[in-house]
Amino acid sequence: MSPTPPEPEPGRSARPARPARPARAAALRVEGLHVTVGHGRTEAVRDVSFDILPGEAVGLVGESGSGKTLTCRSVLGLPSPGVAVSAGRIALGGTANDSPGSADTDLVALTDRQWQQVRGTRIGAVFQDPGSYLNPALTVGRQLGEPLRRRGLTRAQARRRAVELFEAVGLHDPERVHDSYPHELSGGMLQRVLIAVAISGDPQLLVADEATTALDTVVQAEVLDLLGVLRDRHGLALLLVSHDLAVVAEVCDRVLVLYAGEVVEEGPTAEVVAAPAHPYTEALLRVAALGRRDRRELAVIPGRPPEPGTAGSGCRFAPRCEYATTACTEQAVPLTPVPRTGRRAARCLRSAELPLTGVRERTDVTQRTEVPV
Ligand SMILES: Nc1ncnc2c1ncn2[C@@H]1O[C@H](COP(=O)(O)OP(=O)(O)OP(=O)(O)O)[C@@H](O)[C@H]1O
Repeated sequence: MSPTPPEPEPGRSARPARPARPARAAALRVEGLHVTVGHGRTEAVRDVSFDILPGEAVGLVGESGSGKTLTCRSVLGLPSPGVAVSAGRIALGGTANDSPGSADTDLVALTDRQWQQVRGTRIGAVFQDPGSYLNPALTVGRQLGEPLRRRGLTRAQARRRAVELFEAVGLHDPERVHDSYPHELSGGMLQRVLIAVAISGDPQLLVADEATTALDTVVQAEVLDLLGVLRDRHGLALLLVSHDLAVVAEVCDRVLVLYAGEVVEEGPTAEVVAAPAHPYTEALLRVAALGRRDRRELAVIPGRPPEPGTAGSGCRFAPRCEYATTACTEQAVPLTPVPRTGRRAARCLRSAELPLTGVRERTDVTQRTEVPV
């Protein structure tokens, strides 16, 4: 976390008031990440920092275009053409050796070849639209078995391990699933297959980018439960990206709310959802499927976020903010600790005085069902 400390009072020391870093080694540490698009011409992600501890789930939430995918693809070393990390550091905790992705390695500096070693072993990933990541001409068991065989397992061992993994992600009749082609499985089953592939290298970090967005609400709830179970059972660190705060609230211990490429609020999810400190978070809560459906006031937040490079000098949300004053548009607003909270920060001049509304009840409109794992 990197909230900008407030100005010290006259006569007091300038000790930064940033929230303390957790004592345990982070599974992932992102520090001061800046990402440019258009071959370096435009900054689309600015100064994003966060840690994820082993066994912890952190959510990145924001509307389309807020910078979630640029951030998570940077963590995965998968930038699109013309996109680059222009500043910052990304490090994985855990192993203290000089292998790619060890605690001391800045992942930003890795070569493509080194990234290939890190992805699949240290970091697993699942995305939206699982069908497009699987070869329609091969059984899903073979597609999971091939990376296992590359790691030295015999054909029989790879089959046994694949069946175990399919069982671990809650697929019924895993032997039959093993011998099925992608078109023979439902969207939810395919997403479980991809989760099995993602965890097959025993990674410390699982990145899920809109992994449940294409699924119907019941299956979405089941897959979210599965991610939570994997985190709890295997101590996986989870980075969950979603446009829907309800999805993040289901699984994540902490949340970062992104707007126009900047973190505008961060903190423990339950606290942020119950009492948002930024008007954008409040607006996201109104459109999320959180709480009772009849409390949803808006289908979308009015207005549009600025395109990268077009925001004015003040708060980037000010043009859409019902609480904005002239002061909000005059100067950049730093991310500052939220008073009387432990690990929360917000980028709003007025957060201490605004009567922002949160969602206190955890009434779940996605009809959670137990996952058979
Ligand atoms: N390859 C690219 N070239 C130019 N601009 C890009 C590129 N990728 C992303 N952008 C711009 O950067 C901003 C952030 O994009 P990003 O994909 O990270 O948003 P997002 O929050 O993940 O949204 P979505 O949910 O729609 O994927 C957007 O304005 C987008 O148009």
